[in-house]
Amino acid sequence: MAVDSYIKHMFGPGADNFVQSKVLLVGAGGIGCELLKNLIMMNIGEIHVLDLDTIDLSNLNRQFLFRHKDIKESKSKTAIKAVEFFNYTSKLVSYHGSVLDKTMFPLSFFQQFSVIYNALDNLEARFYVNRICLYLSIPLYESGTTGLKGQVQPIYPYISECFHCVPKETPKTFPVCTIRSTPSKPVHCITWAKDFLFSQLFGEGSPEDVPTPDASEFTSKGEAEASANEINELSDLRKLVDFSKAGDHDFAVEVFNKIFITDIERLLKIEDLWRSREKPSVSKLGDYEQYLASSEDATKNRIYEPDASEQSNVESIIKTYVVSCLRLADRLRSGEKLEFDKDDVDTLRFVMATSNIRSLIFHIPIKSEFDVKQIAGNIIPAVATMNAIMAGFSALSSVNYYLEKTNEERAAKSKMLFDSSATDKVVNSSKLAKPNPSCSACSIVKGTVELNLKELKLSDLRDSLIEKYKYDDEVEIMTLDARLLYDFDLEENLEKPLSDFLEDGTILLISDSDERLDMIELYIIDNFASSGIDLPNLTIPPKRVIEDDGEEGNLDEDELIEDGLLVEDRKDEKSNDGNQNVSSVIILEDDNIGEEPAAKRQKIN
Ligand SMILES: Nc1ncnc2c1ncn2[C@@H]1O[C@H](COP(=O)(O)OP(=O)(O)OP(=O)(O)O)[C@@H](O)[C@H]1O
Ligand SMILES: [Zn+2]
Repeated sequence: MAVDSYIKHMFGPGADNFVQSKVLLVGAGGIGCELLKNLIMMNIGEIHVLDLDTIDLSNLNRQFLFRHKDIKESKSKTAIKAVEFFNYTSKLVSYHGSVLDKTMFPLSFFQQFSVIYNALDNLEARFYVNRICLYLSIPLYESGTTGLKGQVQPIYPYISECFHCVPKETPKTFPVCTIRSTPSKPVHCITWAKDFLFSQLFGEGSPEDVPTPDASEFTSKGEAEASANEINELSDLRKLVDFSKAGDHDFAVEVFNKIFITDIERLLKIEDLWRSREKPSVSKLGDYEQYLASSEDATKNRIYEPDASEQSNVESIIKTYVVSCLRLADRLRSGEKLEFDKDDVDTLRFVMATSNIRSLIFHIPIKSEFDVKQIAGNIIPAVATMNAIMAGFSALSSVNYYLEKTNEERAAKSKMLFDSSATDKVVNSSKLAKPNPSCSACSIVKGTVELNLKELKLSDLRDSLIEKYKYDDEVEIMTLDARLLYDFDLEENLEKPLSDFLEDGTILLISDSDERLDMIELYIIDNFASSGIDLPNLTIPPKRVIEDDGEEGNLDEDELIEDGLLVEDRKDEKSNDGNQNVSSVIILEDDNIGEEPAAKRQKIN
């Protein structure tokens, strides 16, 4: 049976809503490939697929639309080609680019979609799409897996929790002193090699920009001083990289001597550090000077491929270090911008070799290239079945979108789905929670405004804001990333054109210096054809006082009711502006998925 007849058979007249919808799928990786197949089987009218990446060998085990011949091809384009033989009627469109790219995907691009499905692997892009969906009141179906954990969250903007409502766990961090002076585990050395050494020697930006850790982050004054010296000297080495010549093998030797000999000797002098710890020692590096010298030949053509049995051998580790160091210096000199990428063999091997040399010095077990890749890339192996299950739930939970009429009804029928840790239960579900009233994404009144940024001055915008929103006296204008453009103390920008500070897609936070009205958020659309300033109709609520009630976890029944009232209030306040009203949203959990959503709630008086 063709897909369309099958859907008609299952849903009767409701099937028309599937075929009349135009949806966006962000991410064509593990979950995205599965979800594309599901959406096609649901006979969705138009499916647009967006992904920034190309296919990698390591994707093939689970991203079932891709084959070996597709390596290096665009994921979104290949995914669409791969489903050509399905018996479907959906119109498919692909985009190769980052969803964060405002030139390629301005706000107006997202407006054409009735639903957005996220199948992403990082928080930045997830938060971004969540905010776009809030601006446009588009339901969002968020999905994510981490190993054997997974979650699907339908987000109906302003009706249910948004992706930002619940604080997300951030990756585990280690104390600076452990990383810089007293590592005791392989992960400490790998973090040092990746986040400190690699980024200072080869990373973007001037070495002087690298912040020096605060002295309070170290256990002794001597340690803080040693660390500051290390950083200054590394800056000098970075300059050497920039000015080194292609045949310059000495550079790698110089870096080695500084980081593994001089810096360690400096640490050894801080006796306090070694009272209860084994002192670092270069004795396990054997005849390292000889190894460095003999690596010169291998480095001429910049190729060294140790086989697996050699990987733990010190001579091989040092050769790997030298070759990767020189290859990275070559790339930097040719103008390439370098950042650590687990799939970039030069950056991976540099981190593997330097972390292992450091491990040998600190009496820590060394790790294979495979292990370093997992640890440095923060990889939790993806499980194909889990991706398939969550993609299935994402598609299934969105069926409510197509069958119900309003977002309120959709939200009431939708559930959040997540894996269960109970042995007798594989999947758990919970009703969608109300938005967190102190969420900095969905609790702030939002609007969009088209401005001719070249023509208008900051003073024009300030005056219009005061007039339109009836601020008593002054306003404060800040960008979402906390750049202050104007307040009563900062007048120097007033006569400058807006294009000096803003671009298409900049989000401004406007607050009231008198603290009478609450903050608002304005999305700037640069339009050279627009004249004047036509600010959106927004009703700004009185300034809120936020009190932390110190409670963790979901709201109890009473709080939900209280929240419900607050949400209703907010809805009314927003109702002046046509597209600022409540819409439906789907919330996804991200890489760090917990058993249940655990928001830290704050009450608003
Ligand atoms: N800003 C973005 N814009 C568009 N697509 C993105 C963006 N960020 C991530 N993605 C895509 O989201 C997808 C997530 O899929 P998945 O979690 O399977 O990751 P992967 O990169 O394919 O696999 P792995 O990380 O395990 O190597 C990837 O295809 C990735 O390219
Ligand atoms: Zn929110």
